[in-house]
Amino acid sequence: MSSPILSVRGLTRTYDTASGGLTVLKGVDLDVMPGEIVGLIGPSGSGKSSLLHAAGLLERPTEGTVAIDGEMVGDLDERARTRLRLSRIGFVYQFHHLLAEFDARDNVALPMRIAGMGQVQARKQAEETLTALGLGERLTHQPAQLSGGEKQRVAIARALANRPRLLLADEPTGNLDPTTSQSVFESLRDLAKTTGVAALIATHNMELAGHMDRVFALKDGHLEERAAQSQTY
Ligand SMILES: Nc1ncnc2c1ncn2[C@@H]1O[C@H](COP(=O)(O)OP(=O)(O)OP(=O)(O)O)[C@@H](O)[C@H]1O
Repeated sequence: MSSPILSVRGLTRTYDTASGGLTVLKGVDLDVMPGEIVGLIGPSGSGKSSLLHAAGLLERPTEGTVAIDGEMVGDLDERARTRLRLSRIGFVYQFHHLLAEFDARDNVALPMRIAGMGQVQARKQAEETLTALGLGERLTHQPAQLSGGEKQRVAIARALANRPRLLLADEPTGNLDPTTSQSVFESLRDLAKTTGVAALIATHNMELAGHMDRVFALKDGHLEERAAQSQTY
């Protein structure tokens, strides 16, 4: 029996606002296993991004614990959290945020270069991941020379090329048409299954959620598991 890559316990997040404390997560528990794709659904403002930010070590929870690959992160200082984030977690957002002047391969290689990897190795891993995502013929295209779906595949390759253990995605196909969205998701799912990365994906796309291994809805600050084919929050 393998251990969870992401393990969240009793996670609470309260924001200070002008009108007082706003608690959006109220004791959330969640495990995501290697190779598993877990969907996170819920209406706008229900706290999906807040959960992803805490799981991705971008923000500290108000209460509760987060463990990445068995390592409890609560007591780590910022440097150690950054190191852990760079080496074990990949992020994909709704908008690709690719650098316009770099080609696909160098956009993917850049974070690995920043993390200290040599150029030859970084480009090699970038090429492998882009090829696995069906972009072997687009390595030297700049973002303006790629379609919307291709750009989002490059963003996914950038998140995965460093071989993280956990992929966190916030509406990764949110600005794509349904057919492109489905094919980008399938590429992501295939790569997750072959690499064993664990993925937590926030989405408003119920059709897509239906293709994930498990789906949770955020409701009033709590997670409720949904049947994967459920079409509602
Ligand atoms: N820094 C902050 N300060 C105060 N309130 C915040 C802050 N960040 C988020 N919130 C509030 O917390 C709630 C949850 O926000 P969050 O972005 O996590 O929701 P979401 O489910 O991801 O929404 P969406 O689907 O629209 O992206 C919202 O009501 C939001 O206004």
